[in-house]
Amino acid sequence: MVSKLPDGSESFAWWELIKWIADPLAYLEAGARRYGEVFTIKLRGFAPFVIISNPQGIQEILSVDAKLFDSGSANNIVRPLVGDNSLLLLDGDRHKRQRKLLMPPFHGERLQAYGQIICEISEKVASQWTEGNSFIARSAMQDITLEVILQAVFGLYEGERYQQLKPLLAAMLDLTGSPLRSSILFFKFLQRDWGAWSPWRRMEQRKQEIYDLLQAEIDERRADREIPGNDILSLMLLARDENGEPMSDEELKDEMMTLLVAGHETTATALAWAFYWIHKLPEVREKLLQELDSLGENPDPMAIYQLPYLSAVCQETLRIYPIVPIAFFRLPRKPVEIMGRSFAPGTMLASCIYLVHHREDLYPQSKQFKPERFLERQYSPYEYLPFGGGNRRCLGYALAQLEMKLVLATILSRYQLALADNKPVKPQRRGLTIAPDSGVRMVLTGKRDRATRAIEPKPVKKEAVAQ
Ligand code: HEM
Repeated sequence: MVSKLPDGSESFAWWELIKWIADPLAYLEAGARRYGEVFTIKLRGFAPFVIISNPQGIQEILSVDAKLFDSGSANNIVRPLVGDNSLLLLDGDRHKRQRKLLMPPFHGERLQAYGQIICEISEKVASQWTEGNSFIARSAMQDITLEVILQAVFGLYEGERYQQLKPLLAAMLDLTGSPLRSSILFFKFLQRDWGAWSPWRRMEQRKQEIYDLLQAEIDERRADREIPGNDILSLMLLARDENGEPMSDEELKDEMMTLLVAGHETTATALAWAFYWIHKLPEVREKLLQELDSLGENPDPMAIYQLPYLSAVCQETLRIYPIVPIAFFRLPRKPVEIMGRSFAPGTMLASCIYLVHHREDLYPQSKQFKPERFLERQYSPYEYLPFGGGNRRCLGYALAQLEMKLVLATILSRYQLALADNKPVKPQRRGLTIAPDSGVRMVLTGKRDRATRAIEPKPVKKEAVAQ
């Protein structure tokens, strides 16, 4: 027999939705305190969903046959940003096919080729900072990660079209840049054109402008019969379905938009958090610099990638405030049993990344930033899951980790930075992600050169835990 939904919020009150929009992490923590590791959230205008923060339960959801669960159908909230044909909204065979097409450029040798480019872009952006002047780390990181994803998707990051795309994408995403502005994704009545200044009109306009630029790029590529490049757009243009049909322009644009949106904001936010923790905690910075200096001048990007302490700092950054606090909903197609409890088909099951990452049995003193925990212990993919898991695991997880490590290494080895003030930085909703509220204001205090680097680096414990 299918049991009723687990305990949790009692009504679909507006108030619950407002609390969820305003402070999702506090909302999740309050639910876990009151109801434990499985509870239901009911929000006005949305189907109820079940939050699960038990690793065994999460394993039962994420490791089963993909055919038993849907997910894309529950991602409607991102439809206005990425369009109907986005990978995020697909299910079943169509999702599987599209994922298979998009996966290779983000992994293996193809990924390694991005290493040098990431270092060069980081250096280019950092070289524009002037000593004594402050800058917002999140925006600077967004400059870097946007260039990287444009390179991956189009194989270009310079030129007029790129110069136009960059501010448009940033401006569109800024329309959900705070809890208040994120409301546009949650309230249907805001998703209407209420006039020239309404957020919806502006979102639609920006999106149209971006789509026009993407269409221009597609037209140019179709007209140009030269050998296609290694970038994702070239691959998508060549792809054929089982009937030999190519992807339509609408499909191409939605998929490009998906990668541009999902593929740069998240990583930029993760980097902003990393800069925050590294400069808030001098002992972390010290240890990291020692490790980076041990590689000598101009190290190979793959040697940087394998550094154990740098890896642990990145892992801890994504643990303490996971950028995406809950994985995509999984909806069983048939009744399923999770942790001995039956759930009806269509129940929205949410693996809660944030709550698992703060389980005291796994992460003692979980509110403290301690990279060492990842050197001392190996976590299972259901205990540590900043990129989700199973058949919808983040497509860009390898690229994101490579970027985080190379950007940090390039900038920290060459520049001395400090937090611009002592104001506490708090996690805040930014669309569907969690970002530092201030964006992390930093200041360039000087440059590092050979002489300022440690001569005899102390060894760091070696058992790296690569996620
Ligand atoms: C630190 C950076 C990032 C974080 C924390 C992150 C996190 C996530 C999470 C939690 C999911 C949902 C997985 C699930 O429900 O199991 C996801 C999905 C996805 N991510 Fe990322 N992501 C990051 C960077 C990227 C990058 C660089 C790309 C660029 C390719 C990307 C593209 C995607 C796509 C396309 C999906 C949907 C996959 C599908 O539906 O099959 N992400 N990401």
